[in-house]
Amino acid sequence: METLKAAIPENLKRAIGDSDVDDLRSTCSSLHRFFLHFHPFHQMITELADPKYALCAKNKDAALKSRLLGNQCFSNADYAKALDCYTQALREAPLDTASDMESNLVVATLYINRATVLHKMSLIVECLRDCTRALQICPSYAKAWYRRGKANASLGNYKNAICDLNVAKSVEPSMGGKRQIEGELKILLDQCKSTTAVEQIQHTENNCNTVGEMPHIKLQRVSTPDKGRGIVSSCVISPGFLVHAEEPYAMIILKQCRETHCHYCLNDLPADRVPCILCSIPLYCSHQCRIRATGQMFKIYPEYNGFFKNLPSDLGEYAAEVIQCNDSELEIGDITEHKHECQGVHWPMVLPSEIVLAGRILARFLLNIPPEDIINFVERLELSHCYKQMSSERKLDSHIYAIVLLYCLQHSCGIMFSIDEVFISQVVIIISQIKVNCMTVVRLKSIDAHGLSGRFGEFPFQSGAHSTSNVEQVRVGKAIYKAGSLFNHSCQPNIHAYFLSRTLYLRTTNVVAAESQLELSYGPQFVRL
Ligand SMILES: C[S@@+](CC[C@H](N)C(=O)[O-])C[C@H]1O[C@@H](n2cnc3c(N)ncnc32)[C@H](O)[C@@H]1O
Repeated sequence: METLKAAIPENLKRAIGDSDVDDLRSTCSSLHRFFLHFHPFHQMITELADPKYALCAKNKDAALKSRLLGNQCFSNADYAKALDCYTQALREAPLDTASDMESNLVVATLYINRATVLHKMSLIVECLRDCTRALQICPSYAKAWYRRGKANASLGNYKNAICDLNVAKSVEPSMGGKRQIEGELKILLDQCKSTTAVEQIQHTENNCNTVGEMPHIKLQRVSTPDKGRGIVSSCVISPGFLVHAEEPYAMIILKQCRETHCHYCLNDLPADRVPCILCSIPLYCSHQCRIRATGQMFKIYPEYNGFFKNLPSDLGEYAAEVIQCNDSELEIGDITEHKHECQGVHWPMVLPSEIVLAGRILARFLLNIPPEDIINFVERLELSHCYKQMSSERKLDSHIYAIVLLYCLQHSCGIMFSIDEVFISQVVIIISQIKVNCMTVVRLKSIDAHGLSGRFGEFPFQSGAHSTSNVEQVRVGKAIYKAGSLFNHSCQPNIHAYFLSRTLYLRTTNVVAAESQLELSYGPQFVRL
């Protein structure tokens, strides 16, 4: 990026640095023309966005190497390291959703390798989930049914464990293997008899869409002479009242949280984190979050039916239920935030977070409105911006990034659009809108009296359990909330912002008189206990 900047003629840099919104078409056009004739620009776009140079693509050899390392760590009983290696291998291993079971066996095996480590680490629920993931890829995988049976037995789900082992016995090819499973089955049947109530542990994936009580009051948008638009309440509101809840228009995880938090819901990643199907960058806490971020669904292969038919009818029904993905029932909406960044191209890793966030806003437009409406997208966003007040340096950066981002998106998002001065100037405005309206998503981490860090994302107003805890705020993401960005700042705020997963909540901290503005502090939010 510095090479591009250094090569821009001084008079053009000055024109951009001195520009106002009305000059944008002219300055964007001049810079675009300059880049079109500047070879290093094209070279940079190729390196950032051409799948041929993708550094974050799937790589079977790398996956096999990571698996080998995982196997060595497992043999040395270094389970924590083995867990990391298998997760890395899962990130790297290609999974062909349009292919047959055999070609995806590597991924299924990796899930079972990891499930075995998770069992050793007593993370049984996580182990069970990995077994199910392996079976969704490869339903006739005897070892996966066997491992699932062992996990269910450890959880006391004897009925399910017996069914798992019976399926394992049916699909196990070797006589020795069948005999071993029969031995295990005998022990389990005895245990089952001595258990009066068999608890069915449901398959639980994290639900990232927790929406609390919804506001019942009427908020109104107003225009003020000193602060621009703002929000007032039409009635008196008491303290602690939830006045607003909103999902982000676009959101991105912060770079420092990429390995620790789910790239979609921002909750802590569990030990059985799931990777993106098409690239090696994001990690998700569940299949559901992956689907919401990428739109990538699992396909039930036609040959599954043959597999079920060969099982006794009750076992066939059980197996079908286990591997059934309810993915198609998920509401994906139009927010597949990662889809256009996928396939291993590395511009989403390299460009600054707010530029990748601008790309997510743009992709949402590009994928959902007819191309002729694209020139109006800044008006549709209805966000204020600060282009005029930006420093000359930032104006220049936003011009360069707007052009680079559009060329990267043209390679990645699969939609044809022409890049001209109108489009570029709108992206410059979006970058400046992000600067004014972007919220840092924080999670609350409670540290109890013994100094143990514990639960994230719980709002102390709702739970007396934290009254003796210290609360630390951890920054995890950046997001644009369209309605949320209409609330102005005050040094004496009457509302407080907090986040549960991706959702923004605004709650009153004082009594708010009718017709008064609802305002929050834009600085760090400190929660009063
Ligand atoms: C997130 S927006 C808030 C909504 C904004 N007023 C609008 O019209 O869209 C932030 C911008 O609002 C204005 N603003 C917010 N609080 C303010 C305050 N206390 N004093 C002056 N301007 C304020 C500033 O222009 C700031 O850049």
